[in-house]
Amino acid sequence: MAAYHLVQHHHQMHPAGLHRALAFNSNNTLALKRTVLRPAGSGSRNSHPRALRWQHQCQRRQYSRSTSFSGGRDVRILEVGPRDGLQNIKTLVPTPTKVELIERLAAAGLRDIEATSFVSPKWVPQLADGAEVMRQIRPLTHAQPGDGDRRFPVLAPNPKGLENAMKSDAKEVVIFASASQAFSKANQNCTVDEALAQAESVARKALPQGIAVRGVVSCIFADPYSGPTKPQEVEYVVKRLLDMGCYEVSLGDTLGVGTPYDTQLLLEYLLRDTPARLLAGHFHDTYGQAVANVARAYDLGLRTFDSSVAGLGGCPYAVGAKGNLATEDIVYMFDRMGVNTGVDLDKLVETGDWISQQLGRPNGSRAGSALVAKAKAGTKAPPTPASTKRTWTLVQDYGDYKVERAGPVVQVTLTRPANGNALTGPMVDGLTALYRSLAQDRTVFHIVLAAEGRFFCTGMDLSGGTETSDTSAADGYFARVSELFRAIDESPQTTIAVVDGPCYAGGVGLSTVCDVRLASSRARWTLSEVKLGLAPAIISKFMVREWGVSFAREAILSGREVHVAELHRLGAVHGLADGSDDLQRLLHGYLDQLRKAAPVAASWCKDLVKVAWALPTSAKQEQLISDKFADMMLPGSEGRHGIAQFQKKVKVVDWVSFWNENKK
Ligand SMILES: CC(C)(COP(=O)([O-])OP(=O)([O-])OC[C@H]1O[C@@H](n2cnc3c(N)ncnc32)[C@H](O)[C@@H]1OP(=O)([O-])[O-])[C@@H](O)C(=O)NCCC(=O)NCCSC(=O)C[C@@](C)(O)CC(=O)[O-]
Repeated sequence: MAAYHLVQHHHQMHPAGLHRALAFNSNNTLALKRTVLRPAGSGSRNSHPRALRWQHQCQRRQYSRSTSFSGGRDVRILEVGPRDGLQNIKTLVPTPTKVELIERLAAAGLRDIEATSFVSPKWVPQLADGAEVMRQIRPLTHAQPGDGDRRFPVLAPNPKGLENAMKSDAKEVVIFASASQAFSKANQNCTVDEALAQAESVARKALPQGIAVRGVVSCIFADPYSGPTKPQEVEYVVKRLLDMGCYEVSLGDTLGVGTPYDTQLLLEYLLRDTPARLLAGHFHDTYGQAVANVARAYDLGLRTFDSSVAGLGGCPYAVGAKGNLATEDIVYMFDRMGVNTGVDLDKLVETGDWISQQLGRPNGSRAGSALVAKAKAGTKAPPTPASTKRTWTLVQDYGDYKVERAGPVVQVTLTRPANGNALTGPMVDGLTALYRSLAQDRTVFHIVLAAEGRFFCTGMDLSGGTETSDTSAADGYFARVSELFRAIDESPQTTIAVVDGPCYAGGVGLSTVCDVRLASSRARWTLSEVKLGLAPAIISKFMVREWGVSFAREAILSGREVHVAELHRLGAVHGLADGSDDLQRLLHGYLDQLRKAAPVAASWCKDLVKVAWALPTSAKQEQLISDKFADMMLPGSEGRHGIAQFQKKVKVVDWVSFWNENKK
């Protein structure tokens, strides 16, 4: 919290904690006030050297909020496509295309996007419209609290550039210098020290205005004129940039010649004195080494990487250079590693495909091209076979959720997408009654829980008007929400959560209390309670049961976004689909599998697993085991029927008919 002021909006949250803070109000939503974090020191005008040093530290702490993952696994990606990528493209790209590119990247979840450059149009005619781009993306740069914390750094290599950047209300500027003398002379027409002096003059003016400064050092491995760069030369520039107040320095392999071995040697050298959280990796992909370099740098502690959507860019100094490392390639890698980048790969891939088409150039991302090809093949693929495709019949639409049925399967869908499918009081009560009544219905074997819209469920509805601090109301809330989770947990049917978007707090609980979770790559789980001063009290037992103690504890304490790949690896997500259509196919295939399962036997299995988890080696467990064993072969039981069918060589028992006949 060091560099933030906690700003409370509306009323103060009641200090009595969960019971009082969370209570249904008269609107039947959960009353809770919104809090936002605001960076401290922004807008300070103090330029005294000591104050400046303090500002540097402050800025580092401020920016380390999402960047320094010391000990953390998450990665921050700085998208450089709109600036570094486009500047190497000869044909002029229209301003609206640039603006749309930035908007699409932001919508894909990228929080740091290098928007443009304030350099002489003579140097880089492609980015001569920098001021206009900044004007048009203003709704993004002036996002409201709660929209998330986005940054749009711009290149401002000299005081004139800074002046123009400030006129465009830039909040962050990028300065740079080369580690190699020869490259500095060829590229900037000055020595390294002269380039650093220029950079420092920008930092000195920017920092007192509350403008963040990021440094980039180019040619970390080699330059095209004098060969390999010495680690000492890189370290010299890194330290100078940090000393002048850069909150981090990005290490640029301008030619894209470095291998993971070079990356390791350089980082081991730099990390002796410089913490990893102050460094970022900016690898070009000329020799196809960039992803491997990122992986090695990640293993050595770096958590910020620059990359460019669709691999936009190139390098005028490296003949045949493919350009920048493609953002899709590292997001794909980190997704598969279970490392959170905050980026929606599907949306990013769409953006990469779109901009490649706009520019009339091949998609420079390997992962992006593969996923686009796969998606195209997917649309041509035959539809799900008729035998497995269920037609849902609407049973009842309750407004905020609806109930449908297909044979022995009931599907409950949350239909409150405009509010993130947050659970109101009537929803809690209605769903509880629904699960309790379905528990009595022998003809329902499986219950699917799904959701419409962007989110699976954002937990209890927090949009209430007035806070209810009445203890009896709080107790009422506790009882009602607990009862919902109990009803789902005690459901004799096999319960399946189909998660096609982010879940928060109680929404995490809702997906976790189900027996089975099928999820798409859009699924995420955030136990946001701790960030609101709360605890996931009611849902904690399901989290721990399904995720395991250590994993659940860390996720609860950090309130971080848990990625679908992490839960899949843990075995807490049982089926993983690429997108929504794939997820539907997965669900129907899974329901086909469940058709073979006898429903009463399945409910006994659930009881046996539960007691094995909660009360292993207890007398209760022994009793349950012997009771179930005895019941299994009673006359008229599923067991008797199943074995008789086996003896008749029936391969798949028709349990729907069995129970329909048994009903009579
Ligand atoms: C989900 C993000 C990050 C999306 O953040 P975003 O992508 O910026 O979208 P947004 O914030 O604009 O959300 C879209 C709409 O959904 C609404 N919305 C969204 N969530 C809720 C909610 N819970 N209650 C009521 N409304 C909600 C939100 O207010 C907005 O409505 P609009 O402003 O357009 O009218 C953001 O909206 C957010 O942070 N929501 C709050 C999530 C949260 O922290 N929930 C905690 C609930 S407490 C709880 O569940 C307690 C429990 C049960 O776990 C305790 C226990 O176990 O004992």
